[in-house]
Amino acid sequence: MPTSWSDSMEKAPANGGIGATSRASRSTYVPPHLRNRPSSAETSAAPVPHAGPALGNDMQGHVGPAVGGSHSVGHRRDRSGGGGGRGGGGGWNNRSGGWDRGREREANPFQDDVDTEPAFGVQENTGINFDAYEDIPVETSGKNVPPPVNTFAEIDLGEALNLNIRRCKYVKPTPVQRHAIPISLAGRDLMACAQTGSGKTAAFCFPIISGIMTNSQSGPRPPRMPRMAFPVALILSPTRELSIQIHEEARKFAYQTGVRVVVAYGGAPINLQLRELERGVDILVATPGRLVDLLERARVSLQMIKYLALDEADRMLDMGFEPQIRRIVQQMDMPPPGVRQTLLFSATFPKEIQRLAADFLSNYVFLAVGRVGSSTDLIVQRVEYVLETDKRSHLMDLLHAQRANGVQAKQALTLVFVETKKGADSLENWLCINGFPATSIHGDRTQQEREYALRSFKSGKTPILVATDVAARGLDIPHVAHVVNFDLPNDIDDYVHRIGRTGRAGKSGLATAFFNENNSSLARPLADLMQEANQEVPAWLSRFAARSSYGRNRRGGGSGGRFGGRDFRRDSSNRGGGMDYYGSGNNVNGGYGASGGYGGGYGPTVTSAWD
Ligand SMILES: Nc1ncnc2c1ncn2[C@@H]1O[C@H](COP(=O)(O)OP(=O)(O)OP(=O)(O)O)[C@@H](O)[C@H]1O
Repeated sequence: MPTSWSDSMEKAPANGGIGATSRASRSTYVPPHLRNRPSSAETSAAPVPHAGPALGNDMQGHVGPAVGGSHSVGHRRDRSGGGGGRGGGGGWNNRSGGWDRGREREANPFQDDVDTEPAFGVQENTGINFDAYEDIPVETSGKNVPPPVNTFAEIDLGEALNLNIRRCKYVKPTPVQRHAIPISLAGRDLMACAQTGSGKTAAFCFPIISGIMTNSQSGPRPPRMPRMAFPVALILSPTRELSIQIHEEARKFAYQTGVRVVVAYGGAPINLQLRELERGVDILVATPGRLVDLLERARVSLQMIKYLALDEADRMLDMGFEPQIRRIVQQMDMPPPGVRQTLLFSATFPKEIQRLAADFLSNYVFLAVGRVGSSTDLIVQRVEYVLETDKRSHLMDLLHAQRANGVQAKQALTLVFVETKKGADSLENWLCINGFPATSIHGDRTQQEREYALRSFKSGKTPILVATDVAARGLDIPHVAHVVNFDLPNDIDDYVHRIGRTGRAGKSGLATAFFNENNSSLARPLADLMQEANQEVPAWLSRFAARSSYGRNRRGGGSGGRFGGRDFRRDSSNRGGGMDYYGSGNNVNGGYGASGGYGGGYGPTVTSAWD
């Protein structure tokens, strides 16, 4: 089954079959803002009944830029209480000509899971121990914060979306979803921090999809520009693989809702992406570089954007990406804060980045689930003192022990982080030579190679993946049981994201770090983080921590107190100067230590591996 753009390229007939498909349905795509213009022939059309996930579909298994994906018409009616569609009047019916035809070809994204991961079968979201997340502190601040919900049933997301939530086997919302979804549905801007693997993707996708469904019949129409795409929602993420993943998730959530999701990222042929865009787009998931390219070619306009989501928002606003993000958000045609709704999500949110982010937000709610930048208690963290020269043999010992313990490869993937691309290649090679099937992912590999490596790892074919930081954020790979920091990062937040590739969605995981003198600057924040997560801190690490300077990393501060999930608007320094940053705070579930916040500056970032 094809699972990527490269596969879809292979599958596409040389005579431009994909283009032919897209041309066939391009003319029939009706953007959300035209959907309230019933034509005489269409106003009486009945809603199309739900055809279930087994719709006739010749594209199953395709998870790259969706070709032939389109959507049903009838489900939005459920939200109108029996009337003629959300917003009334049978607006959706105007799509029946094109979308009905297209609907039959809508790839079934749920089927993909089974096809692409035969080794594991259906993704197991049932039986997840979300109780593990129940006790963590939640803090919200801002004016008039909408209250959280306890169940999906309490939120009016619409029947089509609810059906997809059930298909995903999500039984109840995770804590970040319980808080973030009502806040977003109320139209509020949001800066949300929640631990890795705690369901942030759905937390921003659900309200966006629901909002597009609800509001598709109101608002201005986009100008008539045939080759220009006018998405209403933009989701930006820092890496190609993460954008692909968000697109796959969003397609599941949007299945048969009528909301069309398209992805655009670097390293893949732009022509395919252009064709997808021409067929119409409601939600555009993109990496910044490729989006800038599309904007410069005048193939995408942001003037209809109602929803802007930045995943890994702190990464998107750090020095590597900030200029591009400012360009996209502030210097093109995107509506300003207050007109659009902006949602920022990450597991880490340094104060200086919060401050920058405030430029993109209007009257926003700050939400912290668990301490900002904390790791989850589900991950057992170990730190071992290993000299540079001993690292390979030490890794080998770990892998042999893993084998000896009878941990089967397919149930226990191991992700090994290294500092450099060369280092990744060379370690991959060495592991293979020594009988451990491994692959690697980093910025010097072609996009095809990157996607192939990820697939091979996910399927258990090569149960060891050697990676640079390109794989540190966001990737949700089931069965990653062990993350090894062969080379520790310089920044503690990078460590948090890396180890967060295991211990996801209520499951447990193991993270082992190789530490030596080269990592001295990380000793203190690492020891603090481990203590915070109730992990055993080795005495030697505490000694390193006591010795090390505190300047280079962001954790802590003069007080040496617990770093906390704090809205930077709460800092006294931000309250003066007539700036009414700070709204009424609500501690929903206990508060945070009073001191803390991040210390030193935001260090230089490596951009080469990122998009
Ligand atoms: N309500 C839910 N019930 C069950 N599983 C869920 C629920 N919400 C999300 N999940 C699953 O939890 C996993 C982690 O979700 P997601 O990738 O959105 O985490 P995240 O918070 O964005 O992590 P990261 O910080 O690493 O980006 C996914 O496999 C997702 O399908």
